[in-house]
Amino acid sequence: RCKDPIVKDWPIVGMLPQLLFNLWHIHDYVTPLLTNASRTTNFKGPWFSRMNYLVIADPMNIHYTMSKNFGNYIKGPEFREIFEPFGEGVLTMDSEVWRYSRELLHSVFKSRRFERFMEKTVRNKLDACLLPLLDEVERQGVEVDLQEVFNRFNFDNISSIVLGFDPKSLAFDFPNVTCEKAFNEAEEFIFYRHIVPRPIWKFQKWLGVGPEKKMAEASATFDKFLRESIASNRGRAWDDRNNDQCDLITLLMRHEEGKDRANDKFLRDTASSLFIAGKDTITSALTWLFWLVATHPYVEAKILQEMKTKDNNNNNNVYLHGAICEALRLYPPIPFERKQALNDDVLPSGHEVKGNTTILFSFYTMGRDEDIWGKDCLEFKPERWISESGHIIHVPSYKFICFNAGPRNCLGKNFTFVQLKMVANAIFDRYHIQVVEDHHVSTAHSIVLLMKHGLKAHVFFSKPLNGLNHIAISTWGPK
Ligand code: HEM
Repeated sequence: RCKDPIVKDWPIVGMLPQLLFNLWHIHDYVTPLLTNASRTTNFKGPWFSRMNYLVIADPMNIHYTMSKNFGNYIKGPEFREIFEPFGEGVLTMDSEVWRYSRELLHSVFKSRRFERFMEKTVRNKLDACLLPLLDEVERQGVEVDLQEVFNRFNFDNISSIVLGFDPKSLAFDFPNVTCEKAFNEAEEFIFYRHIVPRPIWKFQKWLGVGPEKKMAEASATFDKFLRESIASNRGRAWDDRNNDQCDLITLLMRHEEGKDRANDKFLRDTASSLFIAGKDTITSALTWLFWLVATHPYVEAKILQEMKTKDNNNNNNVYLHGAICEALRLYPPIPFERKQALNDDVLPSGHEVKGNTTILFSFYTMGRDEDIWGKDCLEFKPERWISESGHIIHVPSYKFICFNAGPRNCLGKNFTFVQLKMVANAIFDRYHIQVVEDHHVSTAHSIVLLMKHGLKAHVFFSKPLNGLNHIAISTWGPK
């Protein structure tokens, strides 16, 4: 049993009933409990499960485990087991295999050529699909689920960027695209594996029943899609006429030519990891950003004012940058992260860690901690990120944790900001978004922080910028 439980610790079943009972609002439920328990506490599941977690939301402990004593905190075999349907890529591996993948991807991500290719891909998708779709929504006066729009937009983008193939899932009639559906389903079941005791899902998997059966089918379909795409890339990669082909898999094939590692499994695992890392995360960020801006007219007015005064160079959008950071702080796309301790250790807070303990980091709680962000931490205030001289205020990653900290920080952070700004600039410039009245916003059960009922909205062509003066900045603005 737990020494100082933050919720009732029942005999046999531990704290699991409390967790399941509050699953519908788990992040908001955990946040005050965790901050009251000095931001580091134990969670115990049923006696037969291995659900004995140390839950952390303390910046010093985060800094220590993610950077200073990085070597003692690994992803570990249980994490890999949960994500096994998505292979063994950079997201789940440890030690040399992780280091090799990370360095390789890092070298590709920082190349100007690949950056340009990513930007061009997103730009093309925006112009050719996203904006025409929203135009049609406006013309027909229908309501649209913006989260589903962003979801498909990102699936097509990540597929084009990683595999050089656009599955064209984004269209006005939301077509049924098998690989897109299969990826979403497989990812949904990963959440199930996080909350159901391991012996139970392992048994279901062994029997091939329930969610595990569906997971196996969905991941086989997605794997087939990856195999076929990579096979067609192999043909293209060595054809001199395709020298300007710069999707990630083609670049890796060229880079790794003749090396044992560049086999199909390595390429598939890498591609799979990037779909997980880069698809729903950006969907989540865009959805919460658009909802926050739509429900804070003052912020919308300031974003438009900034767009009017600056040219549309993404680097100049300080206020928009602040709004994006603020959305990521309040709604971190990855609300929880998981690691495992190798050896016994003592955290800066004095908490003891036994070797093999699973650590859960609550990024959601960190974003809503008064000690880090002040008394107004629950308010959406882009101004918080802007200094008196008009520059973005830097907050260290162990406090603004949404992209992770230390040697395993997010490789897609820069690209994320570029993409979010491109989409935000394009949409805010052209439309006014109005969330459907009484639309119920709550979080879905998933490893990425998505909206359970999507983001239902109406889209209107913007009035001329001057027309927005009706939004009285002084009335709506932060105090
Ligand atoms: C809003 C968008 C994003 C957020 C909030 C985000 C956040 C994160 C977080 C928290 C991690 C650590 C995960 C873990 O260790 O379990 C991570 C890792 C990673 N991210 Fe992102 N990410 C975003 C977008 C992207 C994009 C667009 C890409 C690439 C296309 C990407 C590539 C990666 C990779 C490769 C890793 C693994 C790094 C490693 O383990 O060494 N991310 N990201």
